[in-house]
Amino acid sequence: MGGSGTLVDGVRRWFQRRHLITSSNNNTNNNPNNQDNVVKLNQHDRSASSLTQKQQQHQEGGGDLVVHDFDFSSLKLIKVPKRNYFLISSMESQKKGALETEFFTEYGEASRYQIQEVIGKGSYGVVGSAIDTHTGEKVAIKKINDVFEHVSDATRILREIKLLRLLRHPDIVEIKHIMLPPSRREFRDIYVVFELMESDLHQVIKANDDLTPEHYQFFLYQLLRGLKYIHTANVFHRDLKPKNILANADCKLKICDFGLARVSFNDAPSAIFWTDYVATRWYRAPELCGSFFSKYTPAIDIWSIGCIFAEMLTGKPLFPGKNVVHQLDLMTDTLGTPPAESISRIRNEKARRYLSSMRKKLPVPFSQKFPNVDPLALRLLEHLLAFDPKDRPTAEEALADPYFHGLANVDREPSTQPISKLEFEFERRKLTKDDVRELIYREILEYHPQMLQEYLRGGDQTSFMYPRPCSIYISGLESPSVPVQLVQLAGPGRGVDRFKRQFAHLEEHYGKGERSTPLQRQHASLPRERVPAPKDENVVQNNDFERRTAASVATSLNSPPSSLDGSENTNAEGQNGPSKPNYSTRSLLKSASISASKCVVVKEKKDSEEEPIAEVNDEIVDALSKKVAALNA
Ligand SMILES: Nc1ncnc2c1ncn2[C@@H]1O[C@H](COP(=O)(O)OP(=O)(O)OP(=O)(O)O)[C@@H](O)[C@H]1O
Repeated sequence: MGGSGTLVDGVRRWFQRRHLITSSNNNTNNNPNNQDNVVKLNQHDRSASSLTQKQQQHQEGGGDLVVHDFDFSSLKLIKVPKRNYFLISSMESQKKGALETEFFTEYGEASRYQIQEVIGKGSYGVVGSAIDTHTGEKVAIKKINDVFEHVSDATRILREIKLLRLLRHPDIVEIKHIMLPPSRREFRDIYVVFELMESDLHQVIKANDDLTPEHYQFFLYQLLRGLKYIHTANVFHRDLKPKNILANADCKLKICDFGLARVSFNDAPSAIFWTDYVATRWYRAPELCGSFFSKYTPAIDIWSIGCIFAEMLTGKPLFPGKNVVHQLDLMTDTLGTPPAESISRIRNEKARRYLSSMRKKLPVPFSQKFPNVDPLALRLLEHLLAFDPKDRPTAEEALADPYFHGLANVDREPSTQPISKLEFEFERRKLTKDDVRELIYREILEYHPQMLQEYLRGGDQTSFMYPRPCSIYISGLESPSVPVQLVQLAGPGRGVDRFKRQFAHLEEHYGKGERSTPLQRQHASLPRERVPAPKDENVVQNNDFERRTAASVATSLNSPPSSLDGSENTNAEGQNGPSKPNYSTRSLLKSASISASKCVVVKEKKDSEEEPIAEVNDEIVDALSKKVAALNA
């Protein structure tokens, strides 16, 4: 680990050598996140509380790994469009007057944050920006509503907060804090405080049509560096896509949304590991489009990175498939049909037959598909997008590619140790609501060291409150200031309600005049064999989804051979589809079913890429296959 001067200067020299400074006017970096490029990584003890302790130790001469991250201030700033949520301009807020409300609440720390505006909305709740009045830092607070409504959702949240505590790296979004809930046994909402990022890569790609080769390179570098760290922890992200990469104007990227991530333990049955896979289709590796293997490798994430990189280069998604069959068509249109040797390695017989029966297609030269792009970038892209997962490089290998010559430096590309099985022991058992609540509570205590000590000593902490009045500024509320005494006298319950109301208010006004669709969660449920779907869980929606899936498959199967999805007769490249789609399409769709028919719910549809996998249950496929047989008779 060299001194910061050496590395930073080295990078700066490298940037200068490559004539990276495109505009001196644009070099001012106002992003507070970029002020401290020193990243401390504690590779041994991942507890949030002890991380701080270790960092202090480091300052006192302790021996932690210190990574001097890039000074990328010389890279041209990118446009990060303001997200069109419920924005409160400072003028507006001045006009209305900020509302100061006293807090006496179990979410006592809420007083620490001045909420500013809604910056995002996911299936689990609203994300607001806020100022941490203790540090002056800007943060993002994600409010997750009704965490325990479905055990599967709660488990996803548990997984995400646990992984984000364990994976500490400059290219992975950081959880700074999780507010202590009012009651260990009864809490329903949680508030997770993240470092604030300005936008995401999806927005960045849409808003910037003047990205330079240096941007492409630096973006890909950060993604691979983050992925190297994730993979060495034995974690597969499984849902990498531009929307899950947060971005700042200064070109800093951070991987987020670990809700679908899994830790891979060698002894875990991979079938269970994959039963709930509902990741976004456009970035899904070919082997996941047809259940090619029974065991998958981190190469699935490498594929997604390849797709994201290609999207940066062209501004458009590379493989915007409408269903898994169309997805495979688009891949083979560009990459050519895989060689016999790769097909022969596929374990799933139906997938093998489908690919062998495909009309042979030649690969489109990348230099033609991506004109005017650095040939080294294209060479690496081709590797990332190798059809056969064994031909894709690991993240570490990709970082060593000549494309990153002069930029890559292993000292800045840390690995980590595999995550302990104990941390994810919960994945192996059937959890009740109370189990997950307790586990999430335990996880939250990682951010409350004193409470954690108490908890570990066995003290019964069923209910907490902060017996000190505290204040919070709420922009945009129209009611006059609430008298201080009133809230204090009203007691903790009222305080909680107040903080909830702030978010409710933001939610209510979110997207005024834009989107009024209510939130719908995308259930990434645990495998059915371990956690049965709750009796009443979204039965109607699931049935509806299955009906629609069946209808869409039926259309596909009844369509002329050139149309697999029933909506287009030609594919993206204007070529004809495979010549023998009927039995093989059915088989492939059947084999692509990853038995999530009970847990997949259609989410609010923004882009077609958001649709979950078109899982088809066996009865539907069998019924359809009879129909096809009758048609062909
Ligand atoms: N730390 C952050 N800084 C800035 N914006 C953020 C941050 N975290 C999340 N967001 C934004 O908030 C939105 C929702 O966040 P997120 O994807 O984490 O929610 P989710 O409920 O898990 O969503 P999904 O339904 O996609 O799984 C996203 O648009 C994201 O860009």
